[in-house]
Amino acid sequence: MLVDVIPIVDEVKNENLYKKTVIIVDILRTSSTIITALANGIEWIIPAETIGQVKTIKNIETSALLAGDRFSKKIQEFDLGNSPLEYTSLPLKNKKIILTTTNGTRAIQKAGKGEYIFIGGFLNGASCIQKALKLKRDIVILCVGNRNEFALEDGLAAGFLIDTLMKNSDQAYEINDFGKAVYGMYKYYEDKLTDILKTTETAKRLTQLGFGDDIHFSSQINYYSVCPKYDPSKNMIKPSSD
Ligand SMILES: O=C(O)[C@H](CS(=O)(=O)O)OP(=O)(O)O
Repeated sequence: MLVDVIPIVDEVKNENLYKKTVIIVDILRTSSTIITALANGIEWIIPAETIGQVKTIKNIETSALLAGDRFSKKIQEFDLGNSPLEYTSLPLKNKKIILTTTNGTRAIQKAGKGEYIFIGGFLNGASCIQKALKLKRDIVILCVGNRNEFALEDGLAAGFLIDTLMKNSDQAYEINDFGKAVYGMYKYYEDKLTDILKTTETAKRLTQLGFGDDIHFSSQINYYSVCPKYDPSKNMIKPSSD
């Protein structure tokens, strides 16, 4: 089993995804938000690249809530933003969401050529890797990054996922060079994860905007067991059942 970690979404090539299991990692904050929303009762999430696409989908899915951010700020006239903490305290059971974020939702749609596509992070690493290993396919861990730049928080989470895979795999595996690098980085910082995450470019920006609490929340290891799965044919994200 080959395990490839890709540094940023713009380096992903369709031919590298065919027949593979893809795990999309955008810790601050799209992955963390999607995991938390589904764990707290949201029925499904439709990702959209643009605000215009959100409004078009809303014309069809009239009961869905509009959610998302541009540069971390909630989009005006939307119901929800892109802070995972927003999804822990509202009556969301069986509600649906149309979501557009600055980086994460575009990455999800770009990963559409994968055979199986999961949304992973610190919050759900164990369940995500468990599902990926059961499929017995090559794995691509896609670090989304931030405005076309590598995001350290995504690399650390990719390293955490590799560590989890190493501890649970009964199959032989081969990690690519970048995967070995982020694994080593994770092992160095694993006991002081929130501290290092707070120093990242994304975290500094979020803190300045008043979203500092999202950083600690998103760094909680295996806080949820839900593993969101993206179905490109329906352009829909739901909890993985298999
Ligand atoms: O969730 C976020 O704050 C970021 C916005 S930015 O890229 O840091 O400006 O969006 P995401 O799509 O979750 O990376």
